[in-house]
Amino acid sequence: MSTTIVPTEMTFFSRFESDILSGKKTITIRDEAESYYVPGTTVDVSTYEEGRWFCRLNILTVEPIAFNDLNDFHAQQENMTLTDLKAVIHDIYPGIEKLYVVNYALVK
Ligand SMILES: CC(=O)Nc1ccn([C@H]2C[C@H](O)[C@@H](CO)O2)c(=O)n1
Repeated sequence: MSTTIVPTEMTFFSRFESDILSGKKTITIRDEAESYYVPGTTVDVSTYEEGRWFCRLNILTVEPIAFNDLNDFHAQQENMTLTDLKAVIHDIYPGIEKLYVVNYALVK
């Protein structure tokens, strides 16, 4: 018998908090270690730096994406330019090609 662990928490760098709360940022791109969010579930969201809770998100979809396939639509959903998005991801996940787009909706 296998047990499936459903993640119930997610962290974001605090600089993204206002974009998430205003609905300007509707996806996050994570590596394999954070690819196990389950569509239809809800996660509590806190800042990575302080661990301060700031919202709940409903996970809509989790889809694999290669770094080289990131496009302007992903950037638009992150509320940044594609150049900035690639730089951010390269900083957080240096050298990682296999990534996951987590699409979410703010729980009101
Ligand atoms: C803080 C932490 O544990 N991990 C991350 C990873 C990514 N993000 C943000 C940065 C970009 O907006 C997207 C794409 O990775 O998600 C983040 O805030 N925290």
